[in-house]
Amino acid sequence: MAQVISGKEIAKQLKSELAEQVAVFIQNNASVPRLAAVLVGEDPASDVYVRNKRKACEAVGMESDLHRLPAETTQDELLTLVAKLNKDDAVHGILIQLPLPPQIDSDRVLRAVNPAKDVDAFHPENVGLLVQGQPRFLPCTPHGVLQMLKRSGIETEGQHAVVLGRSHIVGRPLSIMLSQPPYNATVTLCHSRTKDLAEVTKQADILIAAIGKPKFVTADMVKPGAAVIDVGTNRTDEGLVGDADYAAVSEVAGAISPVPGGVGPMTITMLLFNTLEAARGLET
Ligand SMILES: NC(=O)C1=CN([C@@H]2O[C@H](COP(=O)(O)OP(=O)(O)OC[C@H]3O[C@@H](n4cnc5c(N)ncnc54)[C@H](OP(=O)(O)O)[C@@H]3O)[C@@H](O)[C@H]2O)C=CC1
Ligand SMILES: Nc1nc(=O)c2c([nH]1)NC[C@@H]1CN(c3ccc(C(=O)N[C@@H](CCC(=O)O)C(=O)O)cc3)C=[N+]21
Ligand SMILES: [Mg+2]
Repeated sequence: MAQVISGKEIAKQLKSELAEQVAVFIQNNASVPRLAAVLVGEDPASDVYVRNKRKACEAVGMESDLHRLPAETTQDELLTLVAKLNKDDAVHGILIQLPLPPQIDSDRVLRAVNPAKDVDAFHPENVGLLVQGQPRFLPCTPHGVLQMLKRSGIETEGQHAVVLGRSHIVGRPLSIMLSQPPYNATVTLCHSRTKDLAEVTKQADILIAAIGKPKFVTADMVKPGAAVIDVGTNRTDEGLVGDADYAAVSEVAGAISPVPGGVGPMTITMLLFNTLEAARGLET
């Protein structure tokens, strides 16, 4: 049976390290790191994420505000709020929960966030810095995945990492980071147009699933002994399910992360790290 990579446990360790760093920051700066999250419209999945973020902020000694706007919010109204948060010296990190409703141009809004407060690392300036190997903030979900590999003793250097999904939130930045030092993996990025997908995934020493299709990765797609990290969080009749068929894949894989209790808690922890980083950059 596969080693279980518990994001929840790793996140717990990281949060206790973070709490110490937050306490030191507060001592030295007489200011508490503060995250402002913006949620437009109703979405049960986002509610869970936002609730978990608030709890995690409290647990490490940081402040958080939730700005909840109605689904019919206009682009101008949202841009006005972003401008206000950009100017507010008490706010160190800004997170615009995605997806945004269709009347809003997401790219336009993400470009409006002060890059120094862009704790998701979605602003083009921060994406550019990451691609050039000089990141200001590491994107939360990819950073969480890489920490899970590192803290589970899974070697990435020279290994073949196959990433399923090319979204700007997960797959694309993760594929870039895996290819760079210190990770130094050989990376293949797959998406909906990839031919003979199972033939590609079977070559993976490290397989990352981030497509949003419940139980899509089956045992026959996995090389025996491979490490499988499941980013998917799909709400189904059976509850929250990953992109991998956990029961079957764990019979083949050498290591696998569960859902829930895998990447999700790591994403939130990395967001808190970025908020502390942002506060350090803005307060000194
Ligand atoms: N745990 C966490 O912290 C997080 C979890 N998630 C979860 O991860 C999953 C992915 O999210 P996100 O990256 O935003 O997804 P998107 O929907 O933005 O992108 C999905 C990607 O998967 C590809 N894809 C879809 N179907 C297939 C297929 N049959 N074969 C190969 N590739 C396919 C798409 O290809 P194409 O580009 O060609 O359309 C696309 O690149 C979701 O379940 C989401 O809830 C997301 C963020 C954080
Ligand atoms: N600007 C922005 N940044 C994001 O990082 C972002 C976003 N928008 N939009 C939505 C996705 C999704 N996402 C998750 C984070 C944590 C869990 C999480 O904590 N999951 C728990 C439990 C979830 C549950 O019980 O439902 C777990 O997997 O164990 C899930 C999903 C971040 N995202
Ligand atoms: Mg994130």
